Amino acid sequence: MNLTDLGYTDQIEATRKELQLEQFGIGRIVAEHKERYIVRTADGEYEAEITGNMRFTAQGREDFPAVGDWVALTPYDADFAIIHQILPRSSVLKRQAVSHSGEVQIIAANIDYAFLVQAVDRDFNLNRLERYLTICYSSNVSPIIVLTKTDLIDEQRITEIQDSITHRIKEVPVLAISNETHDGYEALNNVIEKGKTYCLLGSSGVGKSTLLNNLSGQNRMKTDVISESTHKGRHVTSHRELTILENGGILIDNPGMREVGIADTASGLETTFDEIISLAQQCRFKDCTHTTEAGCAILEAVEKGEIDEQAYENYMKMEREKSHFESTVAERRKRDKQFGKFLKNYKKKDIKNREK
Ligand SMILES: Nc1nc2c(ncn2[C@@H]2O[C@H](COP(=O)(O)OP(=O)(O)OP(=O)(O)O)[C@@H](O)[C@H]2O)c(=O)[nH]1
Ligand SMILES: [Zn+2]
Repeated sequence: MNLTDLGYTDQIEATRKELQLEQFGIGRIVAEHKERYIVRTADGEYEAEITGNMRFTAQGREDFPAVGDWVALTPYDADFAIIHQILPRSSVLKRQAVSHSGEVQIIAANIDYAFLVQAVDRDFNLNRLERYLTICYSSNVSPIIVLTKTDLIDEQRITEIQDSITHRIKEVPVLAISNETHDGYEALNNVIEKGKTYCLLGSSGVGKSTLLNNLSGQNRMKTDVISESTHKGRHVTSHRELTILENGGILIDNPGMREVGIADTASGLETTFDEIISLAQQCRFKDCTHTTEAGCAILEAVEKGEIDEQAYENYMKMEREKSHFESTVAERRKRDKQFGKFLKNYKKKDIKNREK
């Protein structure tokens, strides 16, 4: 295994030199679990932890390594290393949904392409596809649309679906495959470039795992063996979230990927959301909360049965979560700022006291 196989490029090497990190080893994070990491390097895998200094100066989740990150490290013994620094990321995939603390969660870093996977039989939905596209563009990841389960519908229907996509979404490659018959795999394999990093985004059951298994062949089994290394009794996750595919592409797949597009709800809900959002413009008051106001177009539509009550509830829930998320982030920033000031003053005082 060399670093190029893991996706290392001249550009990353240049950055490493620029940051004067040459005295350290270099590796890529292939698994993460509660601030324990598995890092793959040219000499093999290490369990790793970050330095105390890194933890102390971290301002948020973004300052901790994520799967896909390149890190500067020092081997400590045969299977344990200390991570000193994260190299600048070319892309960051974040969780869109809200965590308890309102903190942003990083799912993976340095992804070049995302396969947006939808099954042609029941899952296909243009609105959802657009939502994933938005996520890609805001994360600096290039999208590739992959339609699966083409064996379940006829040729003509496949063409119709492809046309409906290209009509609305321009300049994004669209591939159609079957994981059963392997139809379309040749085109897919041609799209995947050696040394580039990919991820799979899509609803549950569309065939992501099957696709990953088919593409990884023997490699997945090799890299997925249970870790023997339990340095000083530590136990780290054994499941590698970064797989090198048979054709040289690199694929990141982890549980967080499943939450990227906000939990998928009953089919057709997104379309209903579109309706609700456009109705909101007809509410009498501009700042209508759509809860009790007279002249609320949404409430009226629910009353008349034009909009499903469940869809309305879901919409309101999502809006609440969104505003809660925004306010907690704002509060957190304020808190951090205050704490920063406090620390600064504290240090000043401390120095003064010592000078006395
Ligand atoms: N007919 C057909 N079935 C498929 C195809 N791809 C996957 N399946 C089946 O669909 C089911 C779900 O496939 P998975 O690969 O587990 O789907 P997934 O996207 O990984 O689902 P999650 O793990 O829930 O995210 C399985 O029973 C597969 O055998 C396909 O191209 N054609
Ligand atoms: Zn309203």
